Amino acid sequence: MNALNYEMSNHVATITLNSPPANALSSTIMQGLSDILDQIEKDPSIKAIVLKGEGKFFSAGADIKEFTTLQQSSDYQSLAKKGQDLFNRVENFHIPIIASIHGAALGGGLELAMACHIRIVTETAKLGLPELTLGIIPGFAGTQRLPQYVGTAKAYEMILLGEPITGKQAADWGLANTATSEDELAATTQLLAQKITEKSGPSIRHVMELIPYAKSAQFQIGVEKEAEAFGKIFGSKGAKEGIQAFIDKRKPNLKDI
Ligand SMILES: C/C=C/C(=O)SCCNC(=O)CCNC(=O)[C@H](O)C(C)(C)COP(=O)(O)OP(=O)(O)OC[C@H]1O[C@@H](n2cnc3c(N)ncnc32)[C@H](O)[C@@H]1OP(=O)(O)O
Repeated sequence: MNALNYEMSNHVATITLNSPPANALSSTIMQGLSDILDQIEKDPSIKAIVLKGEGKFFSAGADIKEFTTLQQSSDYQSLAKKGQDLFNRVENFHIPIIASIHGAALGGGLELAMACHIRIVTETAKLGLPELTLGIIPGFAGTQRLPQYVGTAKAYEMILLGEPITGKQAADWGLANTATSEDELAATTQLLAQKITEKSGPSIRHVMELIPYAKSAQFQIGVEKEAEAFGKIFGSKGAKEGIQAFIDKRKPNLKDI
């Protein structure tokens, strides 16, 4: 079984995260995504990309079980840096990428979706950055991208509480473009992608090159500091407790840490 599938039809490339149940963003999936972007770059006929998840969820985030195979602060910092670089590539890609989200987009899953250009969600999907519940912090640029969509007040609340919001709330708050019923997600996403393909390739490419300039100049400084902090936090008691609690399927005890 491939951890990612890729198909092409009517100028639309569809990439499917195919590692159920969680579609956790393991190093294999991250490398696979990068390889597919390499392939798409060579195909000038593609005008829109749809990114979706197989099974119950879009993606439940970085692979928490893989975290336990790393040892040092520098390993975690470089994991964050690699993820940030890949998601920067997604955000700066010359072809629009639409994330089609059902079930859950949590942690790195939401960070990936936020790097995409458009998000279509189901009304009941759970979107959130639960890293503080694991005793860690977001590390794939979530601290920098979330405030751009929802504003700082709601970003503080979502990150500090680690509680997900629904797809409906996400659309109301500007984190998602549209919320649909479960049944309508695929058709709504396809229609949007198809409408984009009716525009000319050069005009699409110019827009994709120009909109990223609207981002604040502080963004890159923020992501570098985030990777550094992500590396440091893994040495803490809280990270040990939070990650072990996830693996043991129990509530973490972070109160006195
Ligand atoms: C820099 C980036 C950092 C990060 O992204 S850190 C990760 C942030 N994400 C999370 O903390 C989400 C963790 N997962 C969950 O909260 C829940 O899961 C869900 C809400 C997604 C689903 O809950 P339910 O329907 O009750 O299923 P289930 O039994 O918890 O999960 C099914 C299997 O999927 C594995 N799994 C879920 N998320 C991850 C993950 N992020 N990394 C690795 N495995 C994951 C579980 O352990 C379990 O596995 P088994 O069937 O072997 O018990």
